[in-house]
Amino acid sequence: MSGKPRLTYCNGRGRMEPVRWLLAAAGVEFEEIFLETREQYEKLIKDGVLMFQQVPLVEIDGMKMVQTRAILSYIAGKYNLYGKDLKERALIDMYVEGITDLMQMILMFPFSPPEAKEKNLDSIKERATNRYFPVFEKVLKQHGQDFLVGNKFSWADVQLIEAILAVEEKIPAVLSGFPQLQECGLFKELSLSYGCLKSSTRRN
Ligand SMILES: N[C@@H](CCC(=O)N[C@@H](CS)C(=O)NCC(=O)O)C(=O)O
Repeated sequence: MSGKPRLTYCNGRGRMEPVRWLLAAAGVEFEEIFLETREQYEKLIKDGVLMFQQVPLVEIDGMKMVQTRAILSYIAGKYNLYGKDLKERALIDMYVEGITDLMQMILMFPFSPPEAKEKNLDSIKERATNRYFPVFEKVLKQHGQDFLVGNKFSWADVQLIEAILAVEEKIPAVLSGFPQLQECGLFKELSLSYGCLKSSTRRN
């Protein structure tokens, strides 16, 4: 093994996408194994690699990690993207969980039956513009800093950018009422990392 983290998932965004984003934001190169057949997945289960018989699987620092949240917390902690103390960490956790709730709607969207697509898209727009984006717009406006927590780039920023781009992809004008989100420094910070992510963000 190369020493790079190895990510095992299907060739789609899904639950692995925030892991790809976070590693890229931390400047960490990684390898990917895409599961293409049922047999590949069943072999992992048979070999006892998947603790709960589920992917994502991330092999990192000698561990075979499952559970997206645990994987992300580990990476955030390891690469200093998880706040300077427990209070900053609590804030990052709250922001991340809120954004994850919004992303859950986006994750499920491709599985909507055709007759429910329009309604589900409206729900994503409604939740993004009335519940989630206003929180981050207000935070950035109130403290006047580039980043959400502690004036330092963190996991919460990475998660927010992923969500903004995912929602914009479906609803291009969604940020029109959110000037802080449009102009914040988060995008500058990620501009380098974003290059490595272009291929993965093109996935569905
Ligand atoms: N709580 C787990 C859920 C993982 C999960 O549902 N993975 C799906 C693929 S996205 C899976 O492996 N499903 C197969 C199964 O549950 O049997 C996490 O966040 O990682």
